[in-house]
Order: sequence, then structure tokens, then C-alpha cells
Amino acid sequence: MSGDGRRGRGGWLRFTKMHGLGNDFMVVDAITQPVQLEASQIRSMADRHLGVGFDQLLMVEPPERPDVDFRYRIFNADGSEVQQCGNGARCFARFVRDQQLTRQHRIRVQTATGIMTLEVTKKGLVRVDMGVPELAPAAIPFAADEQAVTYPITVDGQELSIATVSMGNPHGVLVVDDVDTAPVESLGPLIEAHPRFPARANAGFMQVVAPDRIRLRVFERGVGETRACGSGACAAVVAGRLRGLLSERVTVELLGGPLTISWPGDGAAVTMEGPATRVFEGRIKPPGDGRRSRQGGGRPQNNRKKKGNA
Ligand SMILES: N[C@@H](CCC[C@H](N)C(=O)O)C(=O)O
Repeated sequence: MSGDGRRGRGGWLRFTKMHGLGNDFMVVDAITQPVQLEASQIRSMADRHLGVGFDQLLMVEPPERPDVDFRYRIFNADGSEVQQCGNGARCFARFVRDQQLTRQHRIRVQTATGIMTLEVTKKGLVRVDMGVPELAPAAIPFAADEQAVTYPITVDGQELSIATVSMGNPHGVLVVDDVDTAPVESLGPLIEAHPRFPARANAGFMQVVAPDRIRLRVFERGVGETRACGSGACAAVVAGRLRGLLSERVTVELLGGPLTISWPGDGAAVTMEGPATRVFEGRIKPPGDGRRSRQGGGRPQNNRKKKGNA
């Protein structure tokens, strides 16, 4: 994270609590205050009983190149730095405008895997160009000899059919009959840590209601089940379209509410539109001393061993 090794005055870190359909964030402005955090501090602050409580910490940093407005960094609740967060991108756009870090309606941000364009609409929603989905197994990454629409995978002794998509971050998507009874809690962690996903993965459980409507639950890598996952919604629509189940524009009903996702098809970018909500402002003294070791990073993405995968 950026900064010169100091935190704000007296060691206090200013933050804003936000959410996108209940996927909640601690948003930290690392432009007007120096910030340096260790993965262990992020984990402590993510604690819902002892800390601020959040699914992801979002860092707003100065751009590193002239063709973007900001650098957008994302840390899961387990302290690991990740490449993408769709709901977070909408909150990022709202945050930088509310904080008067920009007056632009169209904002270009640099993430760990590319450039995203965020646009605040007249209705106060945020439209995000989520980029072109990657389907090649090596790009996800997913262990497979050749690219396919779905792959057979053994999880907890069951043979499942999984679609894999990278939206900058890795997703595995299963089609289920009913999301309400889908085994998200039991299979989610096993898919997340499945050996065929060497960087772990987000696991989506999608129920197709109609060609333009799905219901989706996501067990997020580094967090657990969240109330909404923007990149997961995009991955599910891509997977559903490749299977011939969905139309170009789809309403994705998540536990926290609906997102609109559009994907014309191969080679095109996915567009996501939805709300971003500010909840409160706060300040916290991050536990421990964040000045001694390297920033962020967290645990390696594939270090968690789970039983039941083959
Ligand atoms: N909530 C997010 C995704 C956050 C990152 C994810 N857990 C990962 O590890 O890739 C979203 O809205 O996209």
C-alpha cells in the first residue's frame, strides 16, 4: 500500500464503510493520508466482532501511469490481495466523487490485472466495464488439458460439471435447480480450495429462472459466502451464455439484491450496473505495528488444504 510508513495523525486511519448489495467494504483513502497495513492487521479489522467488519478492504491510491485516474487495490477479509472486485468498483467510483478526489463521471482505474472504466449514471447507479472474460484454463488458472465450456470435477466424491471464467479473478460456476437449497456452505470451501484451482477460486451457484434472469449465491475466495459478488455475477452470465442458457442482458438476483449484467459474447467486455451505498465514516487504530514488514500480500492463494477434493 502507498504511504511513507506513517499512518494518519496519532496512528489513526480514516475509512468509510460502504456496501454494494450487502457485499461490504472498508474503503481507505491512501491519497490524503499515508497508509501501510500488514495482512494480519487487515484480518483483524475485518473481524465482525472485534474490528470494523468487512468482506474486502479497498484502497484508493494515486495512479502509477498517466492514462488512469486512480489505482484500485483490493484485499480479501483473510488479508490476501486480489485482482478484482466488481461491487467494490462501484463503491470506489462513488467514494472518489463523494470525497471530491475527482469530479469526473467516467473514472479510469488501474487494478492488478488491467484497466477498468467506472461510470456514474444519471440515476445514481454505477456502470462498470468489467473487461473481456478470460476462458483459457491457464489464464484462470484451472488445471485442464484443453478449453471447454464445462469440465467434470470431483468434489467431496461427487462428479460435478463446472464452468470456469476469469474476470481478472478466478471463478467456478455450477448450475443448480434451486439456490435456496444449494450446498453453498459445504461445497463452496471445497471448490474454493480445489487442487485444480491453483490460485483458489470463487464458487458460484446459479439457478436459471429465465433467459434474462438468474439467481446466484457465491462462496467467495478468502471470505466465505457474501451477500453479493459482482465479478461472480459477471462470471455466471458468461458461463450461462456459453452454455446457451441466457440472453445478452441478464438480471442477476443475489442475496442482497439485483445487478444488471450484459455480455454480447466472445471477445466483448462484460458490463455491470448496480448501486453503491455509503454507510458511515470512521477511524481506527490498526492493531499492532504496520510499519515493520511488507505491505498486504496475505497468505499465499493456495495454502489452504481442504478435505474431499480429487
Ligand atoms: N466481492 C467481489 C470479489 C472480491 C474478490 C474475490 N473474493 C476474490 O478472491 O477473487 C466482487 O464483487 O467481485
